[in-house]
Amino acid sequence: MKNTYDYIVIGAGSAGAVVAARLAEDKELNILILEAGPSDLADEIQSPSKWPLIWNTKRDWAYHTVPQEYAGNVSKYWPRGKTLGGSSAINGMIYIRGAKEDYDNWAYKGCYGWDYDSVLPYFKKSEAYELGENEMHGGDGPMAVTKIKEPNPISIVAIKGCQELGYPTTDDFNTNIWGAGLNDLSVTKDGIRCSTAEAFLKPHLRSENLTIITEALVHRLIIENKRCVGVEYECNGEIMKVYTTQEVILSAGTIGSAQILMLSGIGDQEELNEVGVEVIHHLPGVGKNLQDHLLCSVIFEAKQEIVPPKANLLEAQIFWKSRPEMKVPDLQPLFMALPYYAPGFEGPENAFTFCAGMIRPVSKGFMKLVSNNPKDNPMIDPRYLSEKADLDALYEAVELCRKLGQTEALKDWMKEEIYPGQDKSKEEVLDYIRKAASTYHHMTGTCKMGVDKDAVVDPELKVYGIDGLRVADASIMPDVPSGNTNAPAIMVGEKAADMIKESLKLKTKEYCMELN
Ligand SMILES: Cc1cc2nc3c(=O)[nH]c(=O)nc-3n(C[C@H](O)[C@H](O)[C@H](O)COP(=O)(O)OP(=O)(O)OC[C@H]3O[C@@H](n4cnc5c(N)ncnc54)[C@H](O)[C@@H]3O)c2cc1C
Repeated sequence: MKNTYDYIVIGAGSAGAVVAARLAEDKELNILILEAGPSDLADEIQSPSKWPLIWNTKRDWAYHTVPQEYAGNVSKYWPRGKTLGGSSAINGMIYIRGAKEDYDNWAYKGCYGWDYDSVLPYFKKSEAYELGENEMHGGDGPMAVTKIKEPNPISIVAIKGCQELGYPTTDDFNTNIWGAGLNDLSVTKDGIRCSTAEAFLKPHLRSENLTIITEALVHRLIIENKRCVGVEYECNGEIMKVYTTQEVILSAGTIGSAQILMLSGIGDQEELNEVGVEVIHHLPGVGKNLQDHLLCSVIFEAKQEIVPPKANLLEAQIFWKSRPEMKVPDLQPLFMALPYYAPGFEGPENAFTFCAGMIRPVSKGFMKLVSNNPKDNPMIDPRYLSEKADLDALYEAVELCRKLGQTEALKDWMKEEIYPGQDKSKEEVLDYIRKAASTYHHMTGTCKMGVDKDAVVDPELKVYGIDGLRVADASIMPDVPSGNTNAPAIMVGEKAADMIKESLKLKTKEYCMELN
C-alpha cells in the first residue's frame, strides 16, 4: 500500500463509491477509498426483503437522537449504513429523485449548476433503467433501476383505494411525481440489491488504480496552512497517515462528514473549544441545518392473511399535499404489507401499515461533538416537529392514510384500525403522532452548499476556507429533496466527480501553459 494518492475519498457510501469509481476511470490517477465498515457480503444486504435485519448489527452506525422535546420526549433511532455501499446497502431501495422544483430552489439560493435541468444528466448517467433510455431516464449507467414484478396484494389495493378517494395514479414517480403508484427499485434484474458498491465499486475490484480499505475509521484530516494534505485513520488498532497530491473528498454522510470536519478543527469555534478541539478554521454552519423527513405508522389489523412481501417491503406510495394550494408534494405516505410499530407500541402481527410521510420539513436541527474522541457518536438533535407546520402536515398525512383504510378497495382487507385507533379525538391523534413519529431515514444538510455565511461548501463542493477539500454526499444538500435521498446522493457523487475531473484538466492546462 502506498502512502500518497492523487485523491482520497472518505466513505464508500451512496456518493463516495460513485466519486471514487468515476475518478478511477482515469487510469493515470491513483485513488484511495477509506470505509469505516466491513465488506457488504451479507445475505441481509443482497436480498431486497431482508434489509431491516441489518439494523443494530456491525453494519449499522445505529445512532440515536437526543430525546425529542416536540416529538414525545423520546430518543429516536437512526440506522445508517456502515459497510461498502454505505446506506445504499441497508436502505429500502426506492429509487426516487424528488420534485424538479427542489433542485431549482437550490439554484435559486445561489447554488448555480444545481437546477433540475443541470442535474438531470447526472441522474441519468448513473442509471440503467429497465425500460431503456428516454428523456427522463438513463439506459446504460452502472446502477440498475427496475420495476416491481410481483407486487403484494396490499400494494395494489392501496393504490386502488387512492383512486377511489380521487387521487391520480402515476406509473413513474420520476417523470410525474403526483399521485399513487408502484415504486421503481434499485434492484438488479436478477432480484439483488443494487447498492453503489454493487454498481460502482465491484466493476473496479481488479483496477490497480483504486484501493479500497474497509474497517478504516477516519479520525481527522491532516491540514497544513489551511490546505488539506492527507487523512489520519485507524485500521486494526493502528493509526495510519495517508497523503494526497490533489484533494480529499469527504463522503462520510450527513453525520460522518460533519463529524470529521469538526474533529479536524473546522466548525463553530466555540463548540470546538468546548470539546478541546484546536480550531483550524471557524465555519459556524458545520453540523447545522440538519433536516429529515418523518414517518408515522397508521396500522390496520388484516381480515385475511397477508402474504409476505417479495420485493423491498416498500412497494407502493403516494405523493400528495397537505394543503390544496401547495405547488409541490409535501406528503409521501408509504404502503407496507406488514405492521411497522414504533418503539413502545404493539399489536397484532397479521396487520399492514400505511405509513404517513411528511417530506417538506420546516424544522431544522443540528449535531455537535460530545468529545474530541472520533469513536464517540456526536450529539444529534433534529428538533423534530419543533415547527407547528410540520405537525400540521404530518397530521394531514395520517388522516389521508386513515381514510384510505376505510375505502371500498380495502373492505376485504381492513379489519380494524389499530393505530392511532378508531374514535380518537384530534388531540389523541396528535399525541400519537408525536410519540410514534420516526425518521424516514433522509437526514441531510449538515455541510450545506450555498453562498451565505452558514454555508460549508460552495457550489463546486469545496469547503470554504480550506484548500484541497470537498464534501460530496447528502450532507451538502441545502434543503432535503421531497422524496427519498439515495438517488439524489448518487447524483451528487456523479456531479462531484465531473467537477473534480474538470478542475484537474484546468490545472494541467495551466501547468502546461507555464512550461511553455
Ligand atoms: C434504513 C434506511 C432506509 C432508507 N431507504 C431509502 C430508500 O428506500 N430510498 C432512498 O432513496 N433512500 C433511502 N434511504 C436514504 C439513503 O440511503 C441515504 O440518504 C443515502 O444513502 C445517503 O448517502 P450518503 O452518501 O450521504 O451517505 P452514506 O451512504 O451513509 O455513506 C457514508 C459512508 O461513510 C462511511 N463513514 C462514515 N464515517 C466514517 C469515518 N469516520 N471513516 C470512514 N468511513 C466513514 C459510512 O460507513 C458510510 O459507508 C434510507 C436510509 C436508511 C438508513
